[in-house]
Amino acid sequence: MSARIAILVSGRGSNLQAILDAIASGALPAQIVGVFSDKPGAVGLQRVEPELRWSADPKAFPSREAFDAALGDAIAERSPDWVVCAGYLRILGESFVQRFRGRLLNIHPSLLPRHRGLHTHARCLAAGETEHGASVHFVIPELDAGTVIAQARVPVLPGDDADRLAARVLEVEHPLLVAVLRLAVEGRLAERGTTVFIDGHGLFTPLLLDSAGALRAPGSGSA
Ligand SMILES: Nc1nc2c(c(=O)[nH]1)N[C@@H](CN(C=O)c1ccc(C(=O)N[C@@H](CCC(=O)O)C(=O)O)cc1)CN2
Ligand SMILES: NCC(=O)N[C@@H]1O[C@H](COP(=O)([O-])[O-])[C@@H](O)[C@H]1O
Repeated sequence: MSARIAILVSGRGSNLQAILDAIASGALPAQIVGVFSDKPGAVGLQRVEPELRWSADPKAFPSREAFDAALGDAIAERSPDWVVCAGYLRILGESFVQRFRGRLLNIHPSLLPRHRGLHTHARCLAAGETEHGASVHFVIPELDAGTVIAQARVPVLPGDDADRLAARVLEVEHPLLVAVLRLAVEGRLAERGTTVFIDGHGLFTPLLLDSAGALRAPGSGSA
């Protein structure tokens, strides 16, 4: 029985497409059980069949908590093994996070803990940094503060603007997210408290994506 993954998107869904492509190629033994969005017009929703789409406008709800509860109910109905924020641009409330804690992941376009929040590429450039990248982490109520599982690094190049840097980061986001999800669906990834475990061993430094798309513990062999 392949692992069941629910995906949250707010926009174009290029990370979702990378997951769909990995599933189609056999590289990721999983199935997408639903794509959920806070934007009914999100292009990402169009990447799956209508029966797998769920969306609602948060403005139609009396509170953030009410929206999160409806979103959480819709996700829970699909009995996912993993819930992945892939370009999802809303802060999830504590009740939602606790409901899916330990199987709720996010891909973030920075080398956390640098640049939590939004507009990470512009902030990286403004800070004069020479390196940027992406992180996949477990989601906790505090924004982008969950334990980081893996990262992918890219250089900041002369003449970069935010769009050019974002495109370079996005190129590594896709294999990074797929590689982490492969660990997840193979039952090798877990979070207990604030510690990440790979194959039962505590992970105290994020894994790094290498040029071949493999995850390696810094300074050692592949994960
Ligand atoms: N409780 C958590 N919720 C979410 C997390 C998290 O780590 N903890 N990760 C995010 C994804 N994310 C960055 O990776 C992120 C999403 C949204 C925002 C944000 O400021 N959103 C604003 C609205 C912004 C807008 O609509 O343009 C908001 O929700 O008020 C920052 C970072 C997923 N959720
Ligand atoms: N804070 C969350 C965030 O900024 N997520 C970012 O949204 C972009 C679009 O993703 P997509 O092409 O998969 O929709 C991606 O770069 C993703 O890291």
